[in-house]
Amino acid sequence: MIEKKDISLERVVLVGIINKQQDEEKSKEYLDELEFLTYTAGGEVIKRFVQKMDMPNPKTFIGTGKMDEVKQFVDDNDIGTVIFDDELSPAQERNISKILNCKILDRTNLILDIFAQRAQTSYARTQVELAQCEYLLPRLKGMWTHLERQKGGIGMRGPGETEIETDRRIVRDKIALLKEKIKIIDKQMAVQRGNRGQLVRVALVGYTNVGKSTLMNVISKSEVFAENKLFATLDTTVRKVVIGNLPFLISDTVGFIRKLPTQLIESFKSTLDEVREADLLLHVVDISHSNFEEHIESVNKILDEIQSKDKPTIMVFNKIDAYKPEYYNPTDLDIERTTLHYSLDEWKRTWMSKTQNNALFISALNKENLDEFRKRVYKEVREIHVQRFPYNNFLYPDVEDIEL
Ligand SMILES: Nc1nc2c(ncn2[C@@H]2O[C@H](COP(=O)(O)OP(=O)(O)OP(=O)(O)O)[C@@H](O)[C@H]2O)c(=O)[nH]1
Ligand SMILES: [Mg+2]
Repeated sequence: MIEKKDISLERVVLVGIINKQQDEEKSKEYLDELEFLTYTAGGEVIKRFVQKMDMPNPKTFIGTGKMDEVKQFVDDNDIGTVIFDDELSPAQERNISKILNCKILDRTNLILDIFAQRAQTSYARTQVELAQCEYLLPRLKGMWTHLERQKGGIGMRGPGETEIETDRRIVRDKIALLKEKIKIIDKQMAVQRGNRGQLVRVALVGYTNVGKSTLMNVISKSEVFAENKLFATLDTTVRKVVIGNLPFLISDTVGFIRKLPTQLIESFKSTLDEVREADLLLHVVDISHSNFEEHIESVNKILDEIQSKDKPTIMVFNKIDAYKPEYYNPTDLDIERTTLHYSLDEWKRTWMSKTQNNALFISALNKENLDEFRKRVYKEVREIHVQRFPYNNFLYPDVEDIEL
């Protein structure tokens, strides 16, 4: 009999915690993001469970009572997958699987799965596979307990069942092989990058879904895939752009996220080389997202990890068309005015002073302020170019004199 594949959305429950580092508000925001990740992976969130606790339970992440509640809900509502908003230790994952008897995923696993679904080129696939193997290795024990459930769906695009069924040695060999493969591609990529000559290189970086590819498309007239899901882009696209006679290269690459699995940062090393070797970074931010300042911090942290924190950077605040401050009533004494109530102008002033005027405010979608954006990029690129080729600076006029 041919097994019929269920194509409807997988029914999912999310589990998160509230503690000193993440209050109720933060925890909600994190679970919103986890829900968006789940949706991107093809799941539908039926319910969220949250527990207040200072430290996650080392055995089961949440406490026993809460776990009973989750179990009851899972059994009563035909839930296929429970996703935890943090990385579970191998032991936690095993214990929880035993109790809940359904598929258990953590944030890392979910992100890896989305990457696996979305990897288009063999290069991206190889990198994702390496990250999956690294994640899998310490968790091989216990994989047997629910093998019969591993029939595809979220979190199951692993390196293949044959590998899961065999022992660690084979996974280790596979890791070595994938690393070898990546090394060969790395060399080819380095040669390619070398062939691009001395053109100034600009890289778009930023949190996932902020509009990097959309911006890339409007300024380079290319057609990079962009959509309202997370991690639409996994590979790097490089385009030559000319502003006022001055040619330079611009690259669009994978977006970042809070707690990006370290396995991914490591295995995406060569994709991220594009950022590492850039002369100028355009750090794109979605100003319409209530958590955008934390997104900036997450991105800066990853930039630091890939030794790119100190590069010349322009902050590009995108989606100004969608920015809406929360309503503030000055006569309501119970509500304190916070940054959530800031007008766009207040944000502009704040970030202009924070970055010594290294900030731009645009809408890539509505093409607002793009001339200002082009001029600003021209100016920065010209400066780098002139430093590199002092003898032909006369070729490129001052920004006031260029035609856009
Ligand atoms: N309202 C509004 N939406 C925008 C703007 N720019 C991009 N978007 C939307 O934001 C979503 C994400 O855009 P992408 O360009 O795919 O974002 P990205 O940063 O490349 O995302 P990843 O590749 O997934 O990391 C899409 O639905 C875009 O249409 C903007 O200026 N305003
Ligand atoms: Mg993109």
